[in-house]
Amino acid sequence: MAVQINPSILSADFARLADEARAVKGADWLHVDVMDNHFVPNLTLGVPVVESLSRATDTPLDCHLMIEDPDRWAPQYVEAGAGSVTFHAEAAAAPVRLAREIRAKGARASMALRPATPIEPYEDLLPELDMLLIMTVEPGFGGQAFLDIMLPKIRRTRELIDRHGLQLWLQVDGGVSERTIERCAEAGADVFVAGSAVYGSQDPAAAVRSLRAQAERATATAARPCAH
Ligand SMILES: O=C(CO)[C@H](O)[C@H](O)COP(=O)(O)O
Repeated sequence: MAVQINPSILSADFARLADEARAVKGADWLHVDVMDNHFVPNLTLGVPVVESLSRATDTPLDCHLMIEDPDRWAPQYVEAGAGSVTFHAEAAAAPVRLAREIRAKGARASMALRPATPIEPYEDLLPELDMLLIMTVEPGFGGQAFLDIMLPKIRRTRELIDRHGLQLWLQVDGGVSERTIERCAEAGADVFVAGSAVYGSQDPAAAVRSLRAQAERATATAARPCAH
């Protein structure tokens, strides 16, 4: 699978969201962090903002729901225009039913794991998903340091995906930057969320291009038996 770079609007200027969304020309998806101050200790935005953003940009929206009760809310984000909806494994009451509902409504279904949540209990669910998100920081805030201890989990997840012959994308989110993206790509990630590394840059579109080039180089040189 080709490398994808998804800028996270958590690090954007929320008073200029439409402009900030358009500033990342060349990005594959716009990563939209939805936080409810319950699942994580921070509060960002909800369905009406996603609806407006989907009209303001041609870049598809990758909505990451860091919220309680995603079983109730996730379908509304599809209706608001999200092309991909990620719910947390720790928050979903019925992840299989929810993934099927997201897909039935026409979006890609994705599940996220907090750093302390192992992948192994979810192995049998992987065919129900279009993407698996491995958090590489504790969710809630941008600008945190990348957790190197997540690299073995990324590798194990890539092995599971390849062993089962699945097409699902493997996303990493948190502390992804020019200093860390190569290690993530070598470990087997193919979708990279970057907030401060993109929006903290003078030229966000150039930052996207540079991150993509680094990830592509690392993916090409990684010695994985199963190319994806
Ligand atoms: O989900 C998130 C935090 O919970 C953000 O997407 C993530 O942290 C991006 O910001 P940065 O690249 O600055 O770490």
